[in-house]
Amino acid sequence: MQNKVDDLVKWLKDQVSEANVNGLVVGISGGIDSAVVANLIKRALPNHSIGVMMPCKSNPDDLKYANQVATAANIDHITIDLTETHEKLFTTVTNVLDQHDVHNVEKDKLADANLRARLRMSTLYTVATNHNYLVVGTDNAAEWYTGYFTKFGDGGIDLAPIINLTKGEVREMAKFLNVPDAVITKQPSAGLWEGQTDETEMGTTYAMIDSFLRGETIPEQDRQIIEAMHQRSAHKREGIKVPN
Ligand SMILES: Nc1ncnc2c1ncn2[C@@H]1O[C@H](COP(=O)(O)OP(=O)(O)OC[C@H]2O[C@@H]([n+]3cccc(C(=O)O)c3)[C@H](O)[C@@H]2O)[C@@H](O)[C@H]1O
Ligand SMILES: Nc1ncnc2c1ncn2[C@@H]1O[C@H](COP(=O)(O)OP(=O)(O)OP(=O)(O)O)[C@@H](O)[C@H]1O
Ligand SMILES: [Mg+2]
Repeated sequence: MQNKVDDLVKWLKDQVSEANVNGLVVGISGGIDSAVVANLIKRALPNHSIGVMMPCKSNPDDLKYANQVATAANIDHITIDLTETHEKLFTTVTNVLDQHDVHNVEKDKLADANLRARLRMSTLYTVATNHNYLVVGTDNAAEWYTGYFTKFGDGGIDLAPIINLTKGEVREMAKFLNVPDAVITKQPSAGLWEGQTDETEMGTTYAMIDSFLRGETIPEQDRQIIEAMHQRSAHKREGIKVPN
């Protein structure tokens, strides 16, 4: 594990040198993926790394866990509350859609959720521009394969250091990096609506996705869910489509 961590830390340092920037920024949610990335960027650039907590109508426990993560990693951190900004923008858009009688309320929950992720992305780039830093993402191999992220939201990043790690490998790395136990053991959640958990929304488990990614045989129903998510999200991995 020490070697894996050292390799990723070196990779991050190399990216900073090649891009000719001053440092790295990550959003710290209180979840395990961002906890690992916060530790990696702190090791790579001890004096030029920053974590940003961005509550947005979030469960207060998230911020509590995020602070535990930042303290354990000894990384500089700031909190920027996006609740009012989100409320203002979302109601402005939906009010105008209402006025034009083109508002599909069935899509509100997903649109509201994805706006939270995109406001976080905009916030991280505002900090990154201010410091001449790169924005570091937290997508792991399971999320990347299934497309379980918001396009240009948490998927809107410059570097993706843990993209080749399964969720199980992220958990092992978190233990090695002394991420607080409570963060390692709690249910993964995008925190985009009350009570959301990744596994309930996806209809399969990270253990299943990890197993599938290792080439193992998994139950047919899980395989179909994973393949369907992969196909539906191909556009997120391929980049912007352009004419020939
Ligand atoms: N074929 C195509 N070619 C090019 N673009 C295409 C497209 N199909 C849709 N699109 C575009 O993509 C959009 C849909 O993609 P997107 O906006 O990402 O939205 P979508 O994939 O529908 O939703 C994001 C999912 O990721 C989950 N999530 C989000 C953020 C964080 C986490 C987490 O684990 O923390 C999880 C969230 O709960 C939700 O299930 C469409 O609105 C459209 O603009
Ligand atoms: N409240 C938040 N404050 C700061 N960043 C956030 C917040 N919510 C989400 N993010 C950012 O979006 C990323 C994607 O969220 P995701 O839930 O996949 O990861 P996680 O919360 O770190 O881990 P877990 O899968 O255990 O929930 C986070 O890693 C983090 O960088
Ligand atoms: Mg989370």
